[in-house]
Amino acid sequence: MNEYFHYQQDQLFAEGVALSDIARRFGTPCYVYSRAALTDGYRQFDEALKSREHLICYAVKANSNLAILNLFARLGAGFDIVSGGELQRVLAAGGAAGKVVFSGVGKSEAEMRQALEAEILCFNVESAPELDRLNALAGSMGKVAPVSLRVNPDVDAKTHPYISTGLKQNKFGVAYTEALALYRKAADMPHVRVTGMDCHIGSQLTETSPFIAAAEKVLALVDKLAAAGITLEHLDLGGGLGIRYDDETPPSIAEYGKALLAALQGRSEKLIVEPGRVLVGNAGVLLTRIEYLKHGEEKNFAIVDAAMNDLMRPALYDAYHAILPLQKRDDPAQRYEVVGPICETGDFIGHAREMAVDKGDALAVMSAGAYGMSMSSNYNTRPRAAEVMVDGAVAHLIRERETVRQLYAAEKIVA
Ligand SMILES: Cc1ncc(COP(=O)(O)O)c(C=O)c1O
Ligand SMILES: N[C@@H](CCCC[NH3+])C(=O)O
Repeated sequence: MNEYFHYQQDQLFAEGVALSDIARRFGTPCYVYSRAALTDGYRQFDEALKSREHLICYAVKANSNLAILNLFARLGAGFDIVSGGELQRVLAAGGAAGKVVFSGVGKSEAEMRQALEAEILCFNVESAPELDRLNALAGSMGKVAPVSLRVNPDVDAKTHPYISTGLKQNKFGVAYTEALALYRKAADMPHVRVTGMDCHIGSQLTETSPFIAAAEKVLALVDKLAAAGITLEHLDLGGGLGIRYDDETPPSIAEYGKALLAALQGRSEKLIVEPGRVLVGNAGVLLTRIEYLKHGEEKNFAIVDAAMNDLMRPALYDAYHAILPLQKRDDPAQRYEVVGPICETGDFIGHAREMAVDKGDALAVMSAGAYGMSMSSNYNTRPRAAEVMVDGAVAHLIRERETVRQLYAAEKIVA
């Protein structure tokens, strides 16, 4: 819970709207976002970095809903994309191509072409063959591609191994020891222009020290480049700042910003950051309704209408999300496994939750704004949830619930 999602007389609200009204009006499962939370998060970031030239490139993968992208674009954000699809979303939402950085280890030729045509700000190149492909393609299009190399600093982000990206055993980035040579090569290529250096070491970091360790390694390399006559316009220090799901104590946006700025003191390059989760994670919840309460031999189950296809994080990372009733009851609490209808034992939303609930009650799965809807799927032919944005006392539908017909409309039966 936070100031945007709070109880008022035993009813859970998003800003000025009772979530039970949203659940009734738009059905469940349904993602609900607070526009004030999104706006405030972005502004805090901007404020934290204001003493130097900077660009906040929101990591679209965290939540790519057009209304959210549009809100950030209007606040001045740039965007960190990892696919041609994300670029298309950014442009459809009114984002500026000139503020887009393109990360990812597997950029296809078609995606590169799309980004070159759109004239994005920078390609964060992750390997030597990618650099070759980009140079050749840009040449064939009569363009010059602006590039950073994404450097892998071999720093332990101390996060879940699936979302740690800055260790040398990870697939991401150019090896630290090879970066200088590749920069020299890039500087000599006719169809790329070296503009920056990039680094992103992982997600859901709850300490500042790995960010600083990575920044220091990046800066040491920047100095070596300068000695070799290669100067940079920007430094992109990636995203990764964690949020509180349970009892984590990540640095605040202000503390994080202060630490980054201190590490960059005396440097003139523009700072780019790529936050995702911290801007949207605690700005969203997933509403779900209890279909059945089932009392098993060993455990009680609250079987809800949201599942791992709607929110994959518990199944994938054993991630914790708080689960709160939309309307509190006075009855004694019981312990439940909160599970979805999908045919997998891994389909759970939460283990061993103490709740006073009854069949038909609606629940909010908290901290679901990041990597919730954007990682959802249609597994078990489940249409994707609706999405709603609350703005003060008004709830806007920002994505309609999918229909089953939409799911198979492109398929053909062949005799
Ligand atoms: C290259 C890159 N930039 C930014 C992000 C955003 O990370 P987060 O949502 O943890 O801020 C990610 C995801 O980890 C990423 O892979
Ligand atoms: N999907 C992950 C984060 C991955 C970050 C992408 N590089 C999560 O839900 O925590």
